[in-house]
Amino acid sequence: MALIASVLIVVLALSWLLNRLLKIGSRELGLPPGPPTLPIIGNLLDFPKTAIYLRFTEWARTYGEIYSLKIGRGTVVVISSPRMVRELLDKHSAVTSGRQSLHFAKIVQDDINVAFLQATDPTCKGVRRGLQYLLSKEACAGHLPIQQAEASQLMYDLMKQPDAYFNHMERFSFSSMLSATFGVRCPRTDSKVLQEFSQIEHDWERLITPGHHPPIDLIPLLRYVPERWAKWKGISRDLEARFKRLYHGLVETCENRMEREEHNGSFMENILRSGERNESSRRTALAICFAAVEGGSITTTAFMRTLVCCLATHPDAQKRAHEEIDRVLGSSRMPVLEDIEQMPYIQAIIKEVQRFCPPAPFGLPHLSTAEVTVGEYVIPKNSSIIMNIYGIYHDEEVYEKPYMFYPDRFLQNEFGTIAGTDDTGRRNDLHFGAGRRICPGILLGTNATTIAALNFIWGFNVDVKSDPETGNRPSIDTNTFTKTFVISCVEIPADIRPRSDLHATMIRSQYSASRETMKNFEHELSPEDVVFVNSW
Ligand code: HEM
Repeated sequence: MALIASVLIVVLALSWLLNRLLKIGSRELGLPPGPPTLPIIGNLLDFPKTAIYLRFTEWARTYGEIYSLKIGRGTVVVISSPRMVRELLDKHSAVTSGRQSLHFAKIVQDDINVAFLQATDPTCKGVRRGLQYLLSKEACAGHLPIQQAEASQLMYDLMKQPDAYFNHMERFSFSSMLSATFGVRCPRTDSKVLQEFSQIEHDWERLITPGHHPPIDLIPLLRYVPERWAKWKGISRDLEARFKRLYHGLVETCENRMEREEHNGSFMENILRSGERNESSRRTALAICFAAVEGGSITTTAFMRTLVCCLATHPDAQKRAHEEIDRVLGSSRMPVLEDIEQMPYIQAIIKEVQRFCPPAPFGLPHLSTAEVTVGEYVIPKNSSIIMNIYGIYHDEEVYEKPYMFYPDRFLQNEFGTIAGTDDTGRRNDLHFGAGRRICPGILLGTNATTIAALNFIWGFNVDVKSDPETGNRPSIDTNTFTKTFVISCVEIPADIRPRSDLHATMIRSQYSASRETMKNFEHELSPEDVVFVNSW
């Protein structure tokens, strides 16, 4: 009898356990609907390795403006309408502004990457405060001369090496941000500092892309796997060393410059001068400058790369933009930032580029730090909340032919939407995110993209280059994007030429005139960079 009872207890206990286990991965009551789940793993196998925003957008068509996904016990909520963004990320921002912490960010970046820190973390608070100062209206006005000077080099570079436009866009954005933060320019696409930055960014993205390495944040025990079976440990240590060499090297550069009394007003100098010079303030200063360089460079680069592709493939839009810019400027001067106010069509082009290919297509995931109720749904604490920016901007019920590059939509209506659309919560800057974690670089980023776009449109004709052997013009699918976190149109065979001899002459003389501004940020150039700036 006792034996039967024991067996019964074991069987009951096992079936209870099995039942609990099989429930892992399934959707809890109260969650928004979503694609069917498998026991234990939930929707894990439904996630593609690249272009995940396309899958998010497909699911939005089936499950609507809010849906949920399960990964083991974890919950991911995806929102795909401005109304939901306002409801969940803006109105409930007190409890939807967390971030998922990331093991590799702790190891490689010494936990200074604000994008993976909780809103309550002291480093995060210090960084966001510091960024407010670095990116305030007054501070951005102070960054304008170097942005304008870098844009004039961009024009000059494109004139001399049009085929390397992808690299020149990157140099422009990176050098503008590096000058504003660390007071160091990057004059060549081959400059060591840019090469190191790009390689680190590339390897970092590989390291944190799901599927490349075991999910250490989901299964913390993996941290104790011996090194011989854990290739990722060596990779992250190497990346950590390179990260430190680059960024600590830049801080030292500033300190040495200050000692030589060759200040150039960079943000790092200001912090080092005003604050206590201890390890903690040095760390926060580094975190602020790192956030600006990382957050500001890749996104602006992506915007410009997309602009080139869209203009090359839409000659009518380009022609209208040229007509508008000529009407406003005449032929005697190059554009400055303020000119954009008088150019509604170019404003529409800029908005359409951001809509057509938003650089951060699903932003940075937020984390709920308490249970939140939205309408009939209950979102548990510790859920990831993803703002499906790409999906919002490609909603077929809201935008006519959303996969088409069509700037006119923004002339017909402020938001580019179909007449009669409910535009509650809609903003033209949704591609900068929402809530308390909204991008702090909106103004600086907008200035950079506007200056570069205005100059490019003013100065150049861009077309798709014909095949030199067949003479045929290849057909380009503008909707083919890079397979990276921050996306842009892929590199195309672009034929970029100054619009006239007069434009070429003005580009040359503007570059020469800008050299004075650039020199302030060239105290520490490498011998190769010095040769370059003297001979370019
Ligand atoms: C076209 C330009 C840019 C785009 C499209 C863009 C987009 C975004 C997006 C979507 C987010 C996530 C927001 C959220 O979680 O809701 C973000 C965060 C961030 N961006 Fe930008 N950004 C741009 C330029 C810049 C610039 C110029 C800077 C700095 C100088 C910058 C610094 C940051 C930082 C530090 C964060 C993380 C904020 C946090 O986690 O608290 N970004 N950006």
